[in-house]
Amino acid sequence: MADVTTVEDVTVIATESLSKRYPRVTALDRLSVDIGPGVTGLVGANGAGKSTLIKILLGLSPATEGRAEVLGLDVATRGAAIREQVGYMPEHDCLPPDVSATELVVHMARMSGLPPTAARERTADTLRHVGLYEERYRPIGGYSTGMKQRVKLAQALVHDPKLVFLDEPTNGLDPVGRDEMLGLIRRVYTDFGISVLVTSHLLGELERTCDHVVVVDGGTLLRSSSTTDFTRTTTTLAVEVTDSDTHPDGTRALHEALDARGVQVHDGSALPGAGRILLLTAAGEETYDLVRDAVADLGLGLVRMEQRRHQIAEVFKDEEHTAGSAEAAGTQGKEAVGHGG
Ligand SMILES: Nc1ncnc2c1ncn2[C@@H]1O[C@H](COP(=O)(O)OP(=O)(O)OP(=O)(O)O)[C@@H](O)[C@H]1O
Repeated sequence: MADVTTVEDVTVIATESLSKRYPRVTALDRLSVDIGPGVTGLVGANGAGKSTLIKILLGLSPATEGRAEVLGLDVATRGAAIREQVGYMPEHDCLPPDVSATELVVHMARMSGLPPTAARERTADTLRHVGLYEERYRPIGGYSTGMKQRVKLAQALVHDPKLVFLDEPTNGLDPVGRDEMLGLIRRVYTDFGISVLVTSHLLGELERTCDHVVVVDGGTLLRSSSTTDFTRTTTTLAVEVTDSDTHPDGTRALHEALDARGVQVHDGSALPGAGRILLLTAAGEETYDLVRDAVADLGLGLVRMEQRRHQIAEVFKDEEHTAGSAEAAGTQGKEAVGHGG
């Protein structure tokens, strides 16, 4: 088809001043973002507008204002063509309990237009890829949450899309299940070249999986950058030192020494061990060296220096939308995000 764009050299998703207003809520507010090929994380607290964006991008829900393109196709007019080339894994449990994974995924493949034999072959391949091969003939009702998430992933991939939207695929999984799912998601791109837009309310888990991260809050774009840039600019270090005879309050002495060396020190008072932990923005390897040197110069002992797992709240400390409260460091959710209105 002449008008189908390939994903290699184009923007895969583009939105321009995209808004979605419900009677009582503005779910998306003039969101403009460009997303290229690869694995992209869409991060935001519950209610940030992630699912709304996905539904608009699939051409299933009209935007109130603005425009969006997926694979070069306008969502307002080319919804069906978009859905032919895009897979979708919905957030909520939506699987029929009394059919097997094979039956369901073959059915979805047929719905996507694959002929019967191809549908069966693709189903077997896809279920094997998601690690469900042995159990594929058992009814889904008896599956664990992790297995159900894999079925949802398989049905999104079976028609060999160019792009998949995965809405909270790690929801309800334990840490091992989450890691396995994140590994599978990464391989969707590396093994098959299928670009991925994956949502989560946990920035930390997407950092490891994604090439690019887009952060939304209250329907607005807070940040869109490559994961490397993200990690480089927002890594937070937690540092704890001992006291000494010369410096009876070692933490304070280090704080002053780091201030003098231009290292940004945050208030860590809401954390366990309050008062003894300094939180720093690490600009790169040199921050580690600066801390080590400062501790040595002061003659203090370094108890720990560790990278803290990000939470969405921390992103905002470096943004104009400052959370304004150290409490935010220990919590997740919309309150912690504290967008300016
Ligand atoms: N059909 C609807 N009618 C009215 N309000 C809606 C509708 N769908 C979503 N909303 C509201 O729009 C806002 C964004 O919801 P959305 O589901 O897109 O967020 P989300 O980031 O996907 O969060 P979650 O992970 O909890 O689904 C929320 O305040 C939600 O209550």
